[in-house]
Amino acid sequence: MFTTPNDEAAVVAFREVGKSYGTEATVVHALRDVSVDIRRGEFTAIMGPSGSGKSTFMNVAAGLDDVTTGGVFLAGQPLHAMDDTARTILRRQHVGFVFQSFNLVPTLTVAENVLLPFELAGRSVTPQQRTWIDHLVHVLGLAARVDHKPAELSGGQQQRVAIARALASRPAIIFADEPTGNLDTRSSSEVLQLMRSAATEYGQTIAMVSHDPIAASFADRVLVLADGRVVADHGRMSPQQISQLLLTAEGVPA
Ligand SMILES: Nc1ncnc2c1ncn2[C@@H]1O[C@H](COP(=O)(O)OP(=O)(O)OP(=O)(O)O)[C@@H](O)[C@H]1O
Repeated sequence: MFTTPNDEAAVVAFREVGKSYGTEATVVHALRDVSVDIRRGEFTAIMGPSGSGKSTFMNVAAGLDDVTTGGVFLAGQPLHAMDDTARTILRRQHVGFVFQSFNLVPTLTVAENVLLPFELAGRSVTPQQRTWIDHLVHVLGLAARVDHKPAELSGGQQQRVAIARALASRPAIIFADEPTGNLDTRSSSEVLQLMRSAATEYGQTIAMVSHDPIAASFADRVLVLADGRVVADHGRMSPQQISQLLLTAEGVPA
């Protein structure tokens, strides 16, 4: 139905995607005719007013939710043509997540949390991966905390553990959902700088949903959704420019 996109260039490709909820009488069109690529190696911010479709976009891109119409490719694979099990396997292979609420397992140590994706995928850690993880733990300032439980860490430290966990398996893409939503200004800035460096230094593809123009100013690209459509697509911008862009998007009629 859709030509398979070049997955070297596009980690995620949306092709004429529609996503609706509810029945005919109560239908909500959360995404409407969205065709966009999340490009490899870029840090993309996904913005837009409340209810504009950002979470739906992320859930569909990560294969957590199915499309109603159109096609979504993740790492060149057609998510729209797969069942739940196949999508889960693909997600475990290619996707990392960072959430506002950190989503660490409270009973596990920092080290165990970072290794959790390998456990879940039933993969053992190779010596090269072990070196990479040790490097990440060091760079993220967590070396002295590896045996601690999440509750013993600050919010900023917990989010750094979540970033280490997301980066550990070098996924094709990391989805970050309001990753700084629960952090103070200083910790936010550290976390955003880490994500920025992951894209620049390791070529890590990142898609971040955020309301915050300062957070989005760390991204290479700013996509704005309004009423389920992509209404703006820009390169790197200042927080002021992003605020202005969002004011314009707020004005798009539903
Ligand atoms: N499971 C669902 N059932 C019914 N409607 C839904 C469901 N999930 C989302 N919606 C609707 O789809 C639209 C888009 O929702 P979505 O959560 O993607 O927006 P958002 O931009 O992430 O919003 P916010 O910034 O408030 O989190 C909204 O109108 C929402 O009410």
